[in-house]
Amino acid sequence: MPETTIFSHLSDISDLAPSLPEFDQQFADAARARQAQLTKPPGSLGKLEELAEFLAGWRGTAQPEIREAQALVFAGNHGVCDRGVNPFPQEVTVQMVANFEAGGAAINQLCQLSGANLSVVPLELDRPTGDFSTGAAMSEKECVDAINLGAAAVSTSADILILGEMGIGNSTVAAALAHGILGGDAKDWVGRGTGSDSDGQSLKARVVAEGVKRHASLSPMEKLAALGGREQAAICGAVIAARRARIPVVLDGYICTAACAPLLGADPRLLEHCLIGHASAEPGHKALCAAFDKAPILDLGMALGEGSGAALALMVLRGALSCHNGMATFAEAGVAGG
Ligand SMILES: O=C(O)c1ccc[n+]([C@@H]2O[C@H](COP(=O)([O-])O)[C@@H](O)[C@H]2O)c1
Ligand SMILES: Cc1cc2nc[nH]c2cc1C
Repeated sequence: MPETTIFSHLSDISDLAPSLPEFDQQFADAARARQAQLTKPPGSLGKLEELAEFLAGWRGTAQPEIREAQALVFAGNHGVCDRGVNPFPQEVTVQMVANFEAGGAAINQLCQLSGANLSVVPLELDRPTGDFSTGAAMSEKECVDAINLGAAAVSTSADILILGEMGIGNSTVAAALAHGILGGDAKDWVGRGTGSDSDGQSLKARVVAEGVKRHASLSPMEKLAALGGREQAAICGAVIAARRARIPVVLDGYICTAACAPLLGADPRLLEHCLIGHASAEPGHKALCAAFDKAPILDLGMALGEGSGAALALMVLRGALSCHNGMATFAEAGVAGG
């Protein structure tokens, strides 16, 4: 078995949660106790305090640091583009990968600013998945191969993992995964993507409804193969590999969160180490975040993908830890009232 092969079957993942590292409440409590001693009114750093405690519990230390931040952007192409669901042509995926590699995309600027090491992982862009509305997007083997590639891309020495994606047509794939796992109406999970008008969105909703109906009897991980794409599968693999190394994950927007819906459906414990970087302008993201029981860190009206909102959220995490580790306590600073 090659070293990078971690999973052989989709069912390997559904059964994984009990064997994975868990949040260590002892270190989170120690971080909370430190927060209470820092020179500020109790709770005045709001969510920054919660984030410091979250990172402490997952990293297994009362004073976690982000020395190495890894950003992974997975790119894939989708057979469902044959249905005309995407305003931009499919070749934009490979062209944007070239742009990432040349440093010209938004994610390059935001990773540079936030101090993340960016790697772009194109996944067989010249061989799109099948059209999920007429058959399975991927076989189990194709899906497991992409999961394993995603897992192998994670640097186990990282302190935090930023995840993003690029794939023309994948807002339709995201809607299909969300609808397929969480139910509701197809149209509630469909949005503009890269700029679909109302007719385009109606078409997307019809295509999503057809696909979800076709694959309705499958398990959540089987739905990842049937409705998803390679970048969605790779995101799932990276999430699991990060968990094994106790690395907290920052998911990006709608597409990236929806990619993890099969993990949620399989076992919500698989996502306990994940944060959601920002609230996407895609309308379905709100319900998705509610189903994940996670509040996005930022809400800036963005809908770009690429990991851009997650890279921005990294700066908030850095802010949380700068205060947590660098501030003086009341006793150290001789400030009264602590
Ligand atoms: O993640 C999001 O919140 C998001 C929302 C809308 C669009 N996108 C990006 O736009 C592309 C998918 O849009 P579309 O219209 O081609 O399905 C894909 O490359 C995503 O990275 C991403
Ligand atoms: C130009 C462009 C850049 C993107 N980045 C992520 N998705 C994208 C889609 C398009 C069309």
